Amino acid sequence: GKHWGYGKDDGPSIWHQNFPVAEGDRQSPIDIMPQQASHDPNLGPIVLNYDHCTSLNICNNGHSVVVEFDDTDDRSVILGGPLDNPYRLKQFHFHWGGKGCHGSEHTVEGNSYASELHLVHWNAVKYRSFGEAASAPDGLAVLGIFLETGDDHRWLHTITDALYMVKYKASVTDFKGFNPKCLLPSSLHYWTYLGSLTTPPLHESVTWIVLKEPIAVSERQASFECSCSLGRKRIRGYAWKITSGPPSLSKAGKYAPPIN
Ligand SMILES: CCN[C@H]1CN(CCOC)S(=O)(=O)c2sc(S(N)(=O)=O)cc21
Ligand SMILES: [Zn+2]
Repeated sequence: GKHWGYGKDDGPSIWHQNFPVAEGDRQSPIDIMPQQASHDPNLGPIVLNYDHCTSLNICNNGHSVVVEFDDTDDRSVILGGPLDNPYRLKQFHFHWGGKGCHGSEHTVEGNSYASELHLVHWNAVKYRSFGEAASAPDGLAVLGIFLETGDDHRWLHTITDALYMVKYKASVTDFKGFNPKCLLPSSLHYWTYLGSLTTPPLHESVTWIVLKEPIAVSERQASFECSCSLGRKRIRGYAWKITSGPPSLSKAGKYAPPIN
């Protein structure tokens, strides 16, 4: 595909030249304003069935480090919340910052986090392939989890260790038996909105589900990841420009507890 990056000459401010959808009306990331999110009582909890998930490998596509999963059946899916059917886990990846290490893409009231983890799922009920789903308006569901610096994250080490193997572009290495459930915070309260991929091709195909509670990683883990971070975040002028108000988020932070 067409070249793009995060530099002065190939960064987010010129992506629209090769990817005109960058000027679309459901572009991500956005600045999340919790007070402006409306609670939607019809939104139930999200459910993550990752118990029989099958991670395959970890690879570095020159923009981020990606852990890929076997998505040939419904072994690992996300369902519930705003989703009409289960979506299959395809890959997860991180967005680390540069030196400043504030690399999250979404922000909350203008504040960014050290990093942001994206678990990418696709609608295999409606679409025959991931590629087809990736450009359909209800094709993808991405679960976003903020990372903040704090205690050492015991499971992140396994990713950090594997990262050594794929530090340079276009390298892939086996990465089996990793269950991303170990990367989840204790609460699954979330915000959700209809948005896009945050990197080219910027398809407006993502139902975003962003968890309110961040997970903690140590300074050392964050600095290691930042030192070999491959991509910086997409700062979009209009993510901040409040025209007709930011895309409405229907916060489901307080969905009704199950009736027992
Ligand atoms: C570096 C390229 N990143 C993208 C590659 N893919 C897009 C199209 O592929 C057929 S993708 O669907 O795997 C995703 S999800 C995603 S984000 N940051 O919004 O979660 C970016 C991309
Ligand atoms: Zn991402």
